[in-house]
Amino acid sequence: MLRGGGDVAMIGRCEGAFEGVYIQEEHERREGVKGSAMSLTMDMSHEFEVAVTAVQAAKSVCRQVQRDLVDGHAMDKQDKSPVTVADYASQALICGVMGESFEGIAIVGEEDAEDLRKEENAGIRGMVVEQVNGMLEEGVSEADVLRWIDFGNAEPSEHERYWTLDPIDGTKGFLRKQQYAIALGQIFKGEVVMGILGCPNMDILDEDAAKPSGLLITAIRGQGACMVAMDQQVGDAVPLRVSEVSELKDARLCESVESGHSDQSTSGEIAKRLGIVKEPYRIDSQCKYAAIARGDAEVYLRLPTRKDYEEKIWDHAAGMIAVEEAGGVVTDIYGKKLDFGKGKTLSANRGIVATNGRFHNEVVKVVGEVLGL
Ligand SMILES: Nc1ncnc2c1ncn2[C@@H]1O[C@H](COP(=O)(O)OS(=O)(=O)O)[C@@H](OP(=O)(O)O)[C@H]1O
Ligand SMILES: [Mg+2]
Ligand SMILES: [Mg+2]
Ligand SMILES: [Mg+2]
Repeated sequence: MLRGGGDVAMIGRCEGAFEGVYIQEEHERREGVKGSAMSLTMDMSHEFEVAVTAVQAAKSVCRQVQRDLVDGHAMDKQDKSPVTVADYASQALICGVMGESFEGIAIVGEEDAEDLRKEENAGIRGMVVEQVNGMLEEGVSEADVLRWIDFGNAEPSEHERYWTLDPIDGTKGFLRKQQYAIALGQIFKGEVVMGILGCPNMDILDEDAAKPSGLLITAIRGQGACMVAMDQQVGDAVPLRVSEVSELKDARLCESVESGHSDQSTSGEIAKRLGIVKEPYRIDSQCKYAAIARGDAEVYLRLPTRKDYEEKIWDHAAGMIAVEEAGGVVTDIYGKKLDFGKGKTLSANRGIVATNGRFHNEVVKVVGEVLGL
């Protein structure tokens, strides 16, 4: 259904990186379920491949919208956070491709089409429909596009297995023409089992290239993570590993660009106590997880700025599994594992601490001391 049959995509795999049977075997082992492992294996591999293709298609739309960005491309949601033509088009494409390809699939996405249906948003709505159609072999109607966006509004409690989607993570970074991510993670019985993280403005091979190659990370629980340049073809993916820095004096701290999303003055205090001397690496979105997973930084802190804020599952699923499968550790500020079994938010957790795994407990301890936990 995608223009060019979806061959804009490569499949982000490295040697032995994906044997779909794993997830089924785990399921059978834990549950004692007898089923057709073979047919499920085929299904999961295919779903994973289609998901990668869908993320690649979304990336093309996001790049185009970001390049030609003007004021009329963005609006504020009811919670006052921004959303753009590209957030909606990305969710429509990924949900449309996945939903039309697999019966019974469920997606829990960030966006919904309620605001977009309003008369005053006819301009943005028209642009979303145009962007989506630009990626498809056969044209679809406005009603189809709105239905696809809302297909991403599944309720986690109603599904044992579902995908969670952030069609653009770091919308504020996207609007600044900086970093953002397209994040798709699969949750099975409350555990993140697969992740696809597209970072269209990160570089992988040639740092001096005029245009960033984009970075595509894929991770499968128990089978590692790998990365490839988003514009590259199949077969060039390489395994992803966290950095081997083992002393905090050599470590680099990674955090949000937006001070409203993570307390930067407290993280400065924590870094000082930990003996981290390098300047913090401030980068938008789940690109922070990508930075830890590929060894650009060793510590990612997301420190609550509000008492009542609950982190959203789509802001962390794909990034977390990328870091874990690359050899790192991800917890909340108490050192507790992230609990993806609580619905749309990580209500059992607060904040995030991700590291390359060499000094995680020490970091959590100092975070606790400074925050008075
Ligand atoms: N108060 C507060 N605390 C923590 N997180 C918040 C908060 N408010 C918003 N958000 C979420 O932050 C997501 C953007 O991620 P980052 O903060 O890492 O990126 S950025 O530096 O702001 O660009 C952003 O995701 P997107 O909406 O997809 O951009 C929000 O879900
Ligand atoms: Mg987000
Ligand atoms: Mg988003
Ligand atoms: Mg948002």
